[in-house]
Formats: sequence, C-alpha cells, structure tokens
Amino acid sequence: MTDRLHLAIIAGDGIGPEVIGQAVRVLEAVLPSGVDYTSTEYPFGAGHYLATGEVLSDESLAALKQHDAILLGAVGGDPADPRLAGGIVERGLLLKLRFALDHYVNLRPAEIVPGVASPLAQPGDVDFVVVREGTEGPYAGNGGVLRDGTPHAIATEVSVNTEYGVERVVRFAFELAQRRPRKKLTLVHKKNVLVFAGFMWQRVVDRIAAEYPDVVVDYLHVDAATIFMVTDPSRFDVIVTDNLFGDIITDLAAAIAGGIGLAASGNINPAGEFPSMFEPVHGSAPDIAGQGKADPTAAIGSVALLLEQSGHRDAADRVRAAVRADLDARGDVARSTSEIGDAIIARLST
Ligand SMILES: NC(=O)C1=CN([C@@H]2O[C@H](COP(=O)(O)OP(=O)(O)OC[C@H]3O[C@@H](n4cnc5c(N)ncnc54)[C@H](O)[C@@H]3O)[C@@H](O)[C@H]2O)C=CC1
Ligand SMILES: CC(C)CC(=O)C(=O)O
Ligand SMILES: [Mg+2]
Repeated sequence: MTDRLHLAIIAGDGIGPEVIGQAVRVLEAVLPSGVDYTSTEYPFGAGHYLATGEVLSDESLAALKQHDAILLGAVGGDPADPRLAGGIVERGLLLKLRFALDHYVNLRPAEIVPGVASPLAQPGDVDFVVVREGTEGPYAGNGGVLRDGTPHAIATEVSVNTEYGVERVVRFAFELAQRRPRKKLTLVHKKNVLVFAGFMWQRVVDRIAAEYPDVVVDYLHVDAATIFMVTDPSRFDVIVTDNLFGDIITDLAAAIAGGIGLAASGNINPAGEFPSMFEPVHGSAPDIAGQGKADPTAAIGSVALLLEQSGHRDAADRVRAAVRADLDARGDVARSTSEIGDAIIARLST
C-alpha cells in the first residue's frame, strides 16, 4: 500500500466531466484519512485542442508523469468536425499517453452482477477479464497513404507485434488466470489469416503455458469469440488478445454484462515506472452529453481498479460493494448521473 496518491484528472469531453465528477466524489469518500492525497485537473481533450491548439505537449506529458495515477473520463468530439479529423485527439492524447506511460496491460473486467439485466437470452455466467495489449498492434501508428487523394490511393495500417511486447502481456494474463478460481486463459486472435502475428502470439502462449501447468489454455479466432460471448459466455475466464481485437470485444463484453455505462478499465504499467491510467471503457458519448443521462458506474468502477492498483484494497472493495448494492436495487427507474453517484456514495460502508 502506498500512502501517497497524487492524482491527475483528465475529465475530457462530452460525458467525461459528468461521470468523472461522480467518480472523484466516490474516490474522496473512501480514501483512508492517512493518505497524502492531492488531485490536479488537466483540461486535455478535443475542447482544449480546439480552444488552444494543444493536444498533449511534451511539458504536459512530463507533468502527468509526476503523478501516481491518472483518472480519465473520455476524449473525442464530434466525429463530423473536420478540425478533429484523423483521430487527432484520440491518437495524440489517449494513445500517446498509453504508449508514453507504457500501459501495456489494458485490463477490462466483465461481470453480470445481481440486479443487472443482460440482453442475452440466457445470460449464464458472465465473469471474465479481458487483458488487452495496450501499446502495439494496429494502433501503433505504423502506416500511411500513398497517392493520397487519387483514385489509386493506398492506405496501410500495419499491426506491430514484438516478441517482447506479446510476452509481457501474455505473462500478466497467465498470472491473473492463476489467481482466479477457474484458472483458464483463452488467446483470442485470427491466426488462420493473420499468420505472422497470430503464430507469434500462439508461440508465446505455448511457451509461457509450460510455466503455468495449472492454467487451462484455450484458443479462439476472434470472430468465433464474438459468437461464444453471446451464446456461451461462461467459457471465458481470462482472455488475452491484441489491441484492436481487445478494443472491439470489450465493447461487446460490456454490452452483454449490462451495458457500456457499467464497464470499467485500467491502463496498467505493472512495474509502476509510470502512472497507470483508469477510465471507463466508453467514449465521450456526444449523443447524450450535457443531459445528465450518462451512467457514472463505469467511471466509479474504474476508481475501484485505481484503488486496487494503488494498494488500497479495502477501499476498492468498499467501492465495488456499493456499486453492486446499487445495481441490485436499481430496477427500471431512470436516474440521473448525479443521482446514481449519490446512491453509490450512500451505500459506501464505513
Ligand atoms: N477512451 C476514450 O476516450 C474513448 C473515446 N471515444 C471517442 O468518443 C466519441 C464517441 O464515440 P462512440 O463511438 O459514439 O462511443 P461511445 O462509447 O462514446 O458511445 C456509444 C454509445 O454508448 C452510449 N454510452 C456511452 N457511455 C455511456 C454511459 N456512461 N452511460 C450511458 N450511455 C453511454 C452512448 O450514448 C452511445 O449511444 C468519439 O469521438 C470517439 O473517438 C470512443 C471510445 C473510447
Ligand atoms: C478511442 C480509441 C483510441 C480507444 C478506444 O476505443 C478504447 O480504448 O476502447
Ligand atoms: Mg473502445
């Protein structure tokens, strides 16, 4: 346990500030009194970029590195705004942070808890964790356009997979699987077509599996994984996968586990060389921004992951218990963002 938490808050765009407002209230309500806690808000996001021209300067990155953890809402503005073309904020801020802070583990748990309705006809057990690689794959920025603007333009987006990068995230996933009761790890890839990267992932999994003989190892092509996530989610325990597949299947995982408004995540730098960053799986949801409709539960669940990673396990458990109690009592009554925050805070045990 660390007794210092100097937190950076990037509330971001759209519903980001709405959900982060509630998440910070919860965090501050559960932090043990002896912790040296400070919070610093940073304005980064699409709005800040449009107002100032800064996405994330080197000085800002250096300032963020001084913190113990980062809590992020969501970034991204109107996709139709030509000034934001090319994912300038998503890539220049969010991905830049994940890469610069070496967040090679993108941890995304999915669980149906009592009181939560799943759209699945027969929900079964949804209780798995996706370990998504966070620094490589097609998101690494290796690509370009030839003959741009002509009828013969060629666009490439190269998936980068290093043995080093794959090995460290696969090892993390095995460690996690070994600590869980079912001890099962599923590699999700597309090795029947993406043979160069897929074979590397499989080879690394096979090699590391020898060190974890009590972990059952499975493989699924990503397309089949989406079938089983809907028809038989109980077959998953820990999933390890690359950056792109992990992005896609975790929105699906969120949907089957009660909705994107509930899905928390952590961008983890396991060795603690750099601050880890915690954020809901969802984006800035411009379609509901400013209406008090956003569910802050995903952001609050991300606070639980932050507390856990910072060594405050009791506080993390208190947040999770309060979220569970609230979900169990929620019913069909529509509540505003702040009403959900109030209800969860009221359920925090002492
Ligand atoms: N980590 C991040 O900062 C991310 C940013 N984005 C960015 O966010 C913007 C919008 O992206 P979309 O593809 O529309 O994905 P989105 O996740 O923002 O929204 C998808 C759907 O889920 C709903 N939704 C999302 N969060 C919710 C919540 N907490 N409560 C209730 N409903 C919620 C939205 O209203 C929308 O109908 C884009 O600019 C995108 O690039 C997208 C994903 C992640
Ligand atoms: C906006 C993307 C860069 C990120 C994303 O969708 C995610 O991490 O889930
Ligand atoms: Mg996503």
